[in-house]
Amino acid sequence: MDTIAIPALNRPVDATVEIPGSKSLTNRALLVAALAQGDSLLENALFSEDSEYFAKCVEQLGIPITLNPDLAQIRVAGRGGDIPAKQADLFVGLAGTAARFISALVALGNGEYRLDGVPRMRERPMGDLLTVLQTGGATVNFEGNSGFMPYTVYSQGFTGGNFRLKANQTSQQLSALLMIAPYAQQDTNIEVEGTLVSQSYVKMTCRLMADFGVEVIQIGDNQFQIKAGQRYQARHYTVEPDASNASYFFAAAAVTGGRVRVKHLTKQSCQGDILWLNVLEQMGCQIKDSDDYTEVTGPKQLQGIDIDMNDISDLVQTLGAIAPFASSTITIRNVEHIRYKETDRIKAVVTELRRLGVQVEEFPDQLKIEPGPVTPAAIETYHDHRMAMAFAVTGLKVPGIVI
Ligand SMILES: O=C(O)C1=C[C@@H](OP(=O)(O)O)[C@@H](O)[C@H](O)C1
Ligand SMILES: C=C(OP(=O)(O)O)C(=O)O
Repeated sequence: MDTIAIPALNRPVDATVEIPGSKSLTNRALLVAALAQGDSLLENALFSEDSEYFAKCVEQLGIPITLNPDLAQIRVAGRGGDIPAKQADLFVGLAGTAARFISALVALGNGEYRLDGVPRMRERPMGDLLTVLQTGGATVNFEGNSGFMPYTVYSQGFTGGNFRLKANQTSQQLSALLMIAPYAQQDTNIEVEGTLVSQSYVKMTCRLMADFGVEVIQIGDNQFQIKAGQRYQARHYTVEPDASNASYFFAAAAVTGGRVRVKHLTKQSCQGDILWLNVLEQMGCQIKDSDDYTEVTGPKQLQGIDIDMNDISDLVQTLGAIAPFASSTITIRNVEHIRYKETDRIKAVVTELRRLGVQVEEFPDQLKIEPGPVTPAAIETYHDHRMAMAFAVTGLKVPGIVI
């Protein structure tokens, strides 16, 4: 097993950093650029496992992609809605967005497409999306449990029409459907049944679709209409720095009473996770922003907070990792859906904080963390990048933490 010992900082952090592009925007832009007619250039694109699997899948579907990691650029030669490959065996690793978005993309094709991921991906929910795709003309053959990877999608175009979709475990299935809907044979109307989690990501989807020339009509919180026949326009698109990734750097300023400036990320970001700045402000940090950077300065003493993180749930681990240093209880509410991500993130945060000697209470959809002394330990990541990044911040404050 690889381990990384985190060197504690014995002084406040003082740094200006540049953060790679947003994963969520990179993968959305890859999908819509693949459907546009002609060449798109994505700048400040993210190069990571999730986006590389995504790009590889798109390429296997017959849509040429040129990766230039040195310049953080991806060129996509979109095929105007055509999926040239009639057969493909696609692997998405543990990338939820790739799993959901590529499953929807192949429904526009004409052929048979097998999709699979790592063992944990085989446990993550896919069924509600596949039910809609089946109603819209696809046949899906599950190799194991119904509603889970691996499966083969036999498609002959997507009919569009009226659908109901559950989105209480993930919003990504809704985002996936929204993005393919303009290429359906008829108009699409999607009604979300019950709760819609991670709403900020659906807003991001609609915003990115608009940036590429397609309109989504939203009625209330839960109904979405997309007219058939709209077409994405190929373009140059600059991906914003990843706000979720920036959270670790801002958290470093918060816990060490230091200062971190993130270049090119502003409060105007279309990423919901930019609201991390509000969380830190409520905990006593000072925020300075301009039209080209955001800067966080940590206080002498962080304060506790009671917060609903449904919409910004990728930040639960960041908040969990700095919670022991607050002056009073940290309560994180309404995040049952993080049990379906790279790992069960409620359980993982609770287990690792307890390993550090921190008192935590676990509930089905929330956690309550009591600040107190931290005993160094080796942190288990459960193959979840956010466990590693978040607890590395704890390690800046407490000598002896190993990831
Ligand atoms: O659409 C997206 O890009 C994402 C949506 C969220 O997932 P859920 O909708 O599953 O909560 C988020 O956690 C994930 O990192 C990225
Ligand atoms: C949940 C995440 O990713 P995904 O769902 O795309 O695997 C994440 O990056 O925190």
